[in-house]
Parts: sequence; structure tokens; C-alpha cells
Amino acid sequence: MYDYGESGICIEMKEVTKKYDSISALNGIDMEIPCGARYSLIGPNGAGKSTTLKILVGLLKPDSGKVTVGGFDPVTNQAKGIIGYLPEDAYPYINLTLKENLEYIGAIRGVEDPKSRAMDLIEKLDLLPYRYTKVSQLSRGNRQKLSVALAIVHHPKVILLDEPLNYLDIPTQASVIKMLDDLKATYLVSTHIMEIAEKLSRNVIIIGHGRVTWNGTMDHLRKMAENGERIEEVVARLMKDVA
Ligand SMILES: Nc1ncnc2c1ncn2[C@@H]1O[C@H](COP(=O)(O)OP(=O)(O)OP(=O)(O)O)[C@@H](O)[C@H]1O
Repeated sequence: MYDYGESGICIEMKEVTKKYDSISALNGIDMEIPCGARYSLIGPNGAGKSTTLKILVGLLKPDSGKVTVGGFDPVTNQAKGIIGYLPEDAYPYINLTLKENLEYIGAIRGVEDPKSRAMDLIEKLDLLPYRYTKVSQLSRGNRQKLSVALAIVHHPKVILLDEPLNYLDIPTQASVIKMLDDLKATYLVSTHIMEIAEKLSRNVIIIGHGRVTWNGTMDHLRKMAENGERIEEVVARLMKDVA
């Protein structure tokens, strides 16, 4: 099924560190995500989630450590070809229509038939009434749906999503989740909302102060609940333990 990531590991970080001037954002992050797995990256504000994703997508260089995506260094064209990325504050081209954005980015990303791919995503995300609307006139939620579609327009094998369900109402979240579920891809979703992590993934990596503090399955987290605790409370407890 996968013609990349020969080791079976599609996202790998070993002892990764990153500083912004004197601020340590990552202090030795380690993770190994098997191809085809769905992971959430959870952590409090400032834990290093966005920095981790930016390094995986090749936008930032780590100060030290090893990083591979699909077996490739993230800055290489091979890695860029298989990665789809949704930044936290994604902003499509505001003077193009929704459909033009998808066709344009699809063409740049080497999609075979960008026009039909654009329509395919527009239909899947119930965006048909807005296809000729300029991005500047879209609601925040529809802009977010477009941003998710732009991240996956080229059928990426490894998908990195920063807070993908931001601004989406519950029915819209459901359509985005369904679409992501149907993809045959490895993905890592950064969020600080446990409910979203539960909807999108089976595995959880918790980070705090730029380090992995817990790594396991959603089921394991549920089993750790004490005295009727909710899963959010278990995660909050695990985060507090390292604060
Ligand atoms: N461009 C930057 N310049 C300086 N410091 C930065 C920069 N970006 C992030 N940081 C710092 O690095 C640390 C990690 O930030 P990062 O944005 O990766 O965390 P996060 O877990 O994504 O946070 P949030 O949930 O609030 O978005 C924080 O201390 C943050 O203040």
C-alpha cells in the first residue's frame, strides 16, 4: 500500500531541539508514527505543537536531532510531494474564488486534472454554493473548509493538520472528519481540544515544555480514568504532572 517509508515509519523525530533566540520551543522531541496511523499531538498553549509541525513540513529547521517524513528529510522535494499541511492560520488567496484556489494549488501540486479534483473536494465538503465566491467574502468556517481541502488536494500520504476543526460548527466538523477518515494516509493532528483528538485519532502524543510526556492509545487514556473522570480530565492530569 505504501511505496515510501520502507521502515514502516512515516513520521520520525529523534532528540529534536529548536530554539527561537533564547526561548527553547523543543527540548528533545522523540516520536515514531507508523505509516497509515492516525495520531493527535496534544499539549497546552506554548507546548511546542506548531513548532513540531513546522519542522515536519520543512518550514523550520531543527537546531539538532533527526527528522524524517516518509523516510525523507522534510526539506527535500520527495518529502514535499507526499506531505499535506494545514497551518493553524491558513490563508488561501483572497482575490481568487474558492474553486480557483483549489484549481491553482492543485495545478502547482501536480494534480493530473485539477478542475475535476477541485469539484470533487467542493462536493465532498458541501461547498458547491460558494464555489464562485472570492475567499475574501467567505465565512471563517467555509474558509477553514477550503483550507483543509487545499491541504489534501494533491492526495498526500502524510497529512499534518494544525487545529483542523477551528471555526467549524458540529455538522461541518462531521463532514470534515468523514472526509479525513476516508483518506488512506498517515496523519498527525495538533490540537488542544481533547474532543477533537478523540474524533480524529486512535493514538495520542502529549507534549509539554517541548518534550513528549506521554504516548499511547486513546483506549489506554480511557482506562486511566479514575473515579468517573472524563478523558479530558485524564489528559489535564497528565499535563499537570509535567507542568
Ligand atoms: N516565532 C517565534 N518567535 C519566538 N518564540 C516563538 C515563536 N514561535 C513560537 N515561539 C515560542 O515557542 C514555544 C512553543 O510555541 P508553539 O507555537 O510551537 O506552541 P503550541 O503548542 O503550538 O502553542 P499554542 O497551542 O498556543 O498554539 C512557546 O514558548 C512560544 O512562545
